[in-house]
Formats: sequence, C-alpha cells, structure tokens
Amino acid sequence: MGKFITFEGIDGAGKSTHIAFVADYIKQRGAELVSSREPGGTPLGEKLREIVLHEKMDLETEALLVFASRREHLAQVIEPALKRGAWVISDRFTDSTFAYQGGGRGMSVAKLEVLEQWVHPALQPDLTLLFDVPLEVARARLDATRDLDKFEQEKADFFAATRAEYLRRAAQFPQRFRVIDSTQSIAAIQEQIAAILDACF
Ligand SMILES: Nc1ncnc2c1ncn2[C@@H]1O[C@H](COP(=O)(O)OP(=O)(O)OP(=O)(O)O)[C@@H](O)[C@H]1O
Ligand SMILES: Cc1cn([C@H]2C[C@H](O)[C@@H](COP(=O)(O)O)O2)c(=O)[nH]c1=O
Repeated sequence: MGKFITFEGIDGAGKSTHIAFVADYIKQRGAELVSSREPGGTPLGEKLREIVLHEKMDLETEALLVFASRREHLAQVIEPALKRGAWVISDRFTDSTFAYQGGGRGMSVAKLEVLEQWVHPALQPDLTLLFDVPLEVARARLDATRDLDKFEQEKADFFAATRAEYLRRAAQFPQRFRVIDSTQSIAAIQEQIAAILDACF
C-alpha cells in the first residue's frame, strides 16, 4: 500500500503553497505520486466543487455534497492509487468537513461521524499536515491574492470556530496530525515538513 497525506488549514493558511514541495520529496523516493484536492479530484467532484463553493444551501446539503464528492474521489482516485502502491496527497479531506461544516457552521460531530463511517469506514490519512495561523494572517494573505469564494467571505467568528475544531482534532488524533506554525517563512516551514516526512516515512 502507498501512503496517504492530507493538507489542512483555514483558507489562506498556506497549505497549497507546500504541495509541490511534498510532491518533489515523494518523487525523489521513486514512488508514484497522485496529487489531488477536495472538494474535487474527479470530473464529477469538480462539478460539485463549483456548486459547494459558490451556491448558498442548507448546511446538511453542503455536508452531503462534500461527502458525495469524497466518495467519488475515493472510488475513482484514492483507493485505486493506494492499492497499486502510489502515494496520494490531497489538498483537504474529511478533517475539512469537521472543521468547516462542524466547527464553522455548527453541524453536530455525531452526524459527521456517521457520514465518515459510511464513506470511508476503514481509511484514514497516514499523515495530516495542519497549517495553523491566526485568522488575521490568513485573511491578509487571501485579500492580497484573489477574489473570495463563499467560504472565504465568511466572518472572523466562522474561521475562529473552524480553526478551533482543527486544533481539537489535532489533539484528538496526535498519531496522524502534525501542526505547523504557518506564520513562519516558507523556507522554515519546508525545513519542518522535510523533518516530519523523514521521521514518519
Ligand atoms: N509562510 C508564508 N509566508 C508568507 N506568505 C505565504 C506563506 N505561505 C503562503 N503564503 C502566501 O499566502 C497566499 C495563500 O497561500 P495558499 O494559497 O497556499 O493558501 P491555502 O491555505 O492553500 O488557501 P486556500 O485553502 O484558500 O486555497 C499565497 O499568496 C501564498 O504565496
Ligand atoms: C473538503 C472541504 C472543503 N471545504 C471548503 C474549505 C475551503 O473554503 C473550500 C475549498 O477551497 P480551497 O481553496 O481548495 O481550500 O471548501 C468545506 O467546507 N468542507 C470540506 O469538506
């Protein structure tokens, strides 16, 4: 089996910046690499992503759509890749749902756990890199770079609750989470990521 690494954090924390670095690290080991994202990662998932990121909807509809996208991503991409021994890196996975729909929007953890058990009862990431920054830092980075989607336009309270839920999960699952202080320079973060990967794999 290959390894499954996920990248998590509030919008603007800087997780996407480090994906190429981790991809290079894996390729240097001679392993096949599959790099993907959620919501998305498949043609159907990318259609669902457009809807989830841009349309207002009931909270439970939102949770069901991100898990529908995930089920397709698992069936078409993640599970076959891991079975053939490839390494998979995903820009977001189920921790995002607990953080955003759970922490940010207030959906009950118990309901989200039911969906998680349904969609991937036996699979968890081997490693989750959580890029953690204060909200103001994340917001300043986003404002400097792009038009904001539905989630990115949420207020400070939403991101405070999202970040808190991420940190709660990191404390709950210390064996797979590594929390990275993402206020550091990009070079310092990459040095830390390399040390984490060396220690884990
Ligand atoms: N450590 C850092 N120091 C300074 N700027 C950074 C750092 N990390 C990322 N950035 C910048 O912040 C912006 C947002 O980074 P990035 O797109 O990686 O965030 P993200 O967490 O993936 O956001 P989203 O989840 O919304 O896609 C980019 O312009 C990036 O260059
Ligand atoms: C997987 C997943 C994602 N989201 C939200 C989080 C982000 O605001 C967007 C994705 O944008 P990114 O720039 O690619 O990070 O979707 C969510 O609310 N729930 C989820 O399960």
